[in-house]
Amino acid sequence: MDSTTLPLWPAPHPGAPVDATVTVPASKSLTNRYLLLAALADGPSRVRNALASRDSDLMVAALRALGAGIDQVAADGGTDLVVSPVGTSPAGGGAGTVAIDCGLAGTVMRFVPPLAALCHGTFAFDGDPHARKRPMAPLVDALRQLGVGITEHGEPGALPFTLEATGALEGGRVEIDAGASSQFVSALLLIGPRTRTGLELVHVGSGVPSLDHIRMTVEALRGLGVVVDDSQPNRWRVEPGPIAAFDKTMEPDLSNAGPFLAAALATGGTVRIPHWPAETTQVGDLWRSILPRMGATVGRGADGVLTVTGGPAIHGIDLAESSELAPTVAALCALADGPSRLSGIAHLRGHETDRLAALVAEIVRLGGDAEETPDGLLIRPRPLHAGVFRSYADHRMATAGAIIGLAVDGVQVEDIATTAKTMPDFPALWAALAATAGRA
Ligand SMILES: O=C(O)C1=C[C@@H](OP(=O)(O)O)[C@@H](O)[C@H](O)C1
Ligand SMILES: C=C(OP(=O)(O)O)C(=O)O
Repeated sequence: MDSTTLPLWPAPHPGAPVDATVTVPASKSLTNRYLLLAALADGPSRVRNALASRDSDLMVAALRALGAGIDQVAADGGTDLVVSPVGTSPAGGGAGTVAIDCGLAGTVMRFVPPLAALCHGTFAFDGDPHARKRPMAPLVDALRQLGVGITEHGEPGALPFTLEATGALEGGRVEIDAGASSQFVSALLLIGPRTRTGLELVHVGSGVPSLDHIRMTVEALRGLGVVVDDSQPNRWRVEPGPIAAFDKTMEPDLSNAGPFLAAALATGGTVRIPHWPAETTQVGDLWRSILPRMGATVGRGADGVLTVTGGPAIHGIDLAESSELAPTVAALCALADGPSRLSGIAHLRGHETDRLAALVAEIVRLGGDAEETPDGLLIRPRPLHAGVFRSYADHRMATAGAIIGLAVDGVQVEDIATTAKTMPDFPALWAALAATAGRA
């Protein structure tokens, strides 16, 4: 893509500490998991405070194409989605090939094909240009082990592909290498209970990344009455049985809270996020331990408000396995007064873009000092200057550029609209945050 044709967004540079309360929209990971589980449940379900974003819209469209009924219901402060499971709605499946657009959503391209395999019909999966570069081979391989017919139309083990579904899966033992994404494991566990004999999933290879996201999947299943044994590392057993219909409220997206919390550090101000859950399976709860290590004060009140106050400086950090939080952490590291090492994130090369290469390129473009390691990043202090921060169609690159722009005058973020993947209101929320500067 010719980056010069994409609009540039002048990142707000308030020049004073922010003092803001920001209500962030619902979690992408929770919304898309519960939508998929609702499509497989034993009756109609209600997903309250559902995220409305490109990734969740793509999930809704995919589930409708498979035959789920999904109605939007206006609710206090948001939208609820009422879902009737696949097989109970007259729409979906049917004659001919049904096209499923995955966009650039990992949760759609990984979670939906196993669900399609439980339906009847021919389903053609494709997505954005970069989606064809994201790892899919372990999922294609797993579905073939389960007896599903898949025809690839591009590179082997990548989108686009067509899947022939006969209406049921036997289940059994499946071996995959999930080193490139935890989503391969989550995808198979989510449909495990609806196979005839259940699923025994074994990871062969080195470590599985983003283990918090697998815990989120396991806890979501258990919460709906599914028996999951995860007592051994790298092995999961899901018993066959019903998935109980539910009525659940989605938590705010704690990963997407990250850039707003980072603004407290980048400006030496204060940011409050209401409705921070007391307990959660979201990896974003790690902000409570990461940000104090970088110089902030962090506290969650009895009212559920998380308050972060930045100190006089941002400190560098040595951080392992920050998963999808890494681009936000890296932006703070580029503003820090000491060196940082982010490790255990080699798989970020297969995210919305190669995030390790992209972060290095953009930090260096602004005069910073960053380099890739085999499994992460080294970022050293060096003054940054004005310039363009490219976003590579990656929402978290765009928000990383916005964070740096708070502290560095003259940063222009390319294609800020790409934040719509998980947070369509980002530019407005960010402008409102910046407008609070100096009011304290
Ligand atoms: O299951 C999920 O909802 C996710 C799992 C993680 O994927 P990877 O394991 O590929 O990092 C995470 O980075 C992604 O943003 C969301
Ligand atoms: C990696 C991410 O997304 P996806 O669900 O598309 O994998 C992310 O949101 O950081």
